[in-house]
Amino acid sequence: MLNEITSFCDISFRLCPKLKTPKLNNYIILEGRHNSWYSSCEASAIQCTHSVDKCCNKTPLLSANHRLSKQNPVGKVFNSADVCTFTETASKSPSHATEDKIGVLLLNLGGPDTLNDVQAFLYNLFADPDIIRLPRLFRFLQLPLAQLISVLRAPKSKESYASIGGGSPLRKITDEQADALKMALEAKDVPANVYVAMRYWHPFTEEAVHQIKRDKITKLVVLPLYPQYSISTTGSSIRILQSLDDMHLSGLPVAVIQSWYQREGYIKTIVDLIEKELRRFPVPEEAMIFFSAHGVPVSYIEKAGDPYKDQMEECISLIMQELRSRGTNNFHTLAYQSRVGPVEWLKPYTDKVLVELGQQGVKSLLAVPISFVSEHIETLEEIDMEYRELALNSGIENWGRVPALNCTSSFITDLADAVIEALPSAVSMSSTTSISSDDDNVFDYVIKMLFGSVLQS
Ligand SMILES: C=CC1=C(C)c2cc3[nH]c(cc4nc(cc5[nH]c(cc1n2)c(C)c5CCC(=O)O)C(CCC(=O)O)=C4C)c(C)c3C=C
Ligand SMILES: [Fe+2]
Repeated sequence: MLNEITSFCDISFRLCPKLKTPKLNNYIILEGRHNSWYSSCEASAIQCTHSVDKCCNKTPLLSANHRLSKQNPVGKVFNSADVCTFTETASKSPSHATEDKIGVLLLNLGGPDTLNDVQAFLYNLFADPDIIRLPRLFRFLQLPLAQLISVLRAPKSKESYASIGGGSPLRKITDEQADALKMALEAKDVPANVYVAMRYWHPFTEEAVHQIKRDKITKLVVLPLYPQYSISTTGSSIRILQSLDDMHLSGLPVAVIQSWYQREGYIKTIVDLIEKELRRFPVPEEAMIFFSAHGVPVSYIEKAGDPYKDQMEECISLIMQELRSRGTNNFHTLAYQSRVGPVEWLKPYTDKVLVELGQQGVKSLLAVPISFVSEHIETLEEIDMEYRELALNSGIENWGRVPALNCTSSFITDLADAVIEALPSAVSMSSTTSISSDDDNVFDYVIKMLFGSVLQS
């Protein structure tokens, strides 16, 4: 099925950094290292004329959604399933042999297990240069800033975690997903060990890599539990993985599934869940389907070329197509939640849209969390408590929420298929490069970060 799979190697492709509104189908081929994808746009040495058919003088632009098989000068082939594979220029390993010891590494964000972990978890999160993207000159402020923001934000965060039972459910659910995926792979005759690497809390990436080495894994598929790619999620986790500079890991054939929001099994599972929840409404066809995605700052999209927004919109469109094909023709809308800090985030904002819909006379609303596959604080507290209350106070009378996918069997089976399809693409990892961010508006940015409302929202 449709995946965007890559392998660690010295050749990469990424969004044209100079396009004002980058589209998924506007890829240019750049020579550079894998882990700088989408993260360091100004590092591009290639001039772009912003034109779709002759984007760069050195390398051709891949257009038409790279649906058709095309070979570019650096030896990559894009096939009809959005899969990036390598030809002669990279040492591609054959499809998995029976003697291979296969590992699957699930990447996730992690969350505090108890209220005592909250501040340290927040520190790890804000210390990530893919979460607070400081201009290069001001990177020395990253850790003091993380300390300051985490201390000031901790009380509000603790309150939220307290309201959902005193900690994040992420570790437990991700472990259950790992077990279910292992069983699904076994059922498909592909025995594999499944590991979990969290970005900001235990088990950290280092712990997972240690286990992978201990178990003498010979082929690894990296599967981020984020359907849509963002610099702040999948990008950050992959950067850490590659920065480990581990001898064993660098020799290991690895395939990375960058994003998988367009997989049929995933889309159909969400549609099944939406249909089931719609049936609970007094008049199902009158309920507005309200997709609420986690937001990111607008600068990620407009300056750093993050494909997150495009992938999100394409994902919603695929879900709606599937619903329509089943005869469900409800109205729908997409909004972005969970903004943090003083900078502008993707719009429209979930809270504002809910109030507007209430004012416009919408009476029934089904919330669909779309950017994350497990229940977590933003579904259990933000949607189920804050947004529900806001919606009911704004005139919406019937409220419903689609559950997160968690261990839904058709979803896990689809993940197993994604892993199996990725196996033949595994190639050896190469070492690391640094990430960078935009250097303009330096003073503006730092002043906002220090004196803005980072701590309040
Ligand atoms: C696709 C999902 C997510 C994106 C994109 C994302 C970006 C992003 N998040 C923050 C700030 C915070 N995120 C926090 C927790 C958190 N975020 C996600 C998902 C995405 N984040 C998850 C799954 C979780 C963990 C939830 C849990 O159950 O523990 C938090 C901590 C919670 C809080 O205090 O609100 C913060 C802060 C930024 C700044 C950002 C993009 C730049
Ligand atoms: Fe987040």
